[in-house]
Amino acid sequence: MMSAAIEVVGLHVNRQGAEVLRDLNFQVAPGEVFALLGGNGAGKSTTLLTCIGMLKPAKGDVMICGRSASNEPELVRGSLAYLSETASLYEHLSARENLHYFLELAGMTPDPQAIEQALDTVSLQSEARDRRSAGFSKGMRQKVAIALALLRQTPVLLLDEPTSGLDPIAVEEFNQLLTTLCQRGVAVLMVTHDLFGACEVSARIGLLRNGQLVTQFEAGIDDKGERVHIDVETVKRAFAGKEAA
Ligand SMILES: Nc1ncnc2c1ncn2[C@@H]1O[C@H](COP(=O)(O)OP(=O)(O)OP(=O)(O)O)[C@@H](O)[C@H]1O
Repeated sequence: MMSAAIEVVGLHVNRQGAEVLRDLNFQVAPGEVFALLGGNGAGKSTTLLTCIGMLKPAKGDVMICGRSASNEPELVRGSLAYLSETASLYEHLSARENLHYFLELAGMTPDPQAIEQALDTVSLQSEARDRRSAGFSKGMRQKVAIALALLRQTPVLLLDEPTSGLDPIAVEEFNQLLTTLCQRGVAVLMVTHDLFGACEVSARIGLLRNGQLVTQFEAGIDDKGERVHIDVETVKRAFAGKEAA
């Protein structure tokens, strides 16, 4: 693997006195989608919150582009984009204005042409670009948030349940967008309950159970160099704890 953009190393995290993550280890390379699957309470969101420096490890660390999330959270946040389940936008601002504003907040000079290009890449419909974002659907909010990540050129993208509540067309568009991001070398760590979607888009899938990574799956490459998706049934069996069946 190329040198990792995200490295989770011997990570232990406690929440309210309970050990939630135990000795978690995995890496995500530039241009790769790594999906973290697991049941409710397995520790998926805790992993993401630790990656952005919101939770401090009891032991171990997360390195983002070589920097420690626990010791240098501000610097780390500068090199990643984090999309929580619902991307928050300033409701009274339009899509264009939100991008303009967030880029200024990030210390960048907004370039209107680059903003249009990013909105084209994420396929946000033209009529929505100047409309207040208050009425935006989840899919539209996500598009704006991903356009911002494109404009900030962050090497790492963290996604919490990105496809929950999206209609099938929006899911398809989102998956396409992930492919575009990967082609640009972005490392994507995605937490999801969507086992089928994860198999379709991920280079690797990690299965989390009680805060431990119990198994990993890797997409193959066929003799034409095309990706062979991770097998849904295999992941489903492992998810259900029937690996040996
Ligand atoms: N704010 C919190 N304070 C204390 N403990 C928490 C908090 N949020 C989650 N936990 C605990 O941490 C553990 C892992 O929760 P986490 O939200 O990371 O799981 P998850 O895999 O994302 O679950 P889900 O699929 O339900 O979103 C659970 O035992 C949960 O009770």
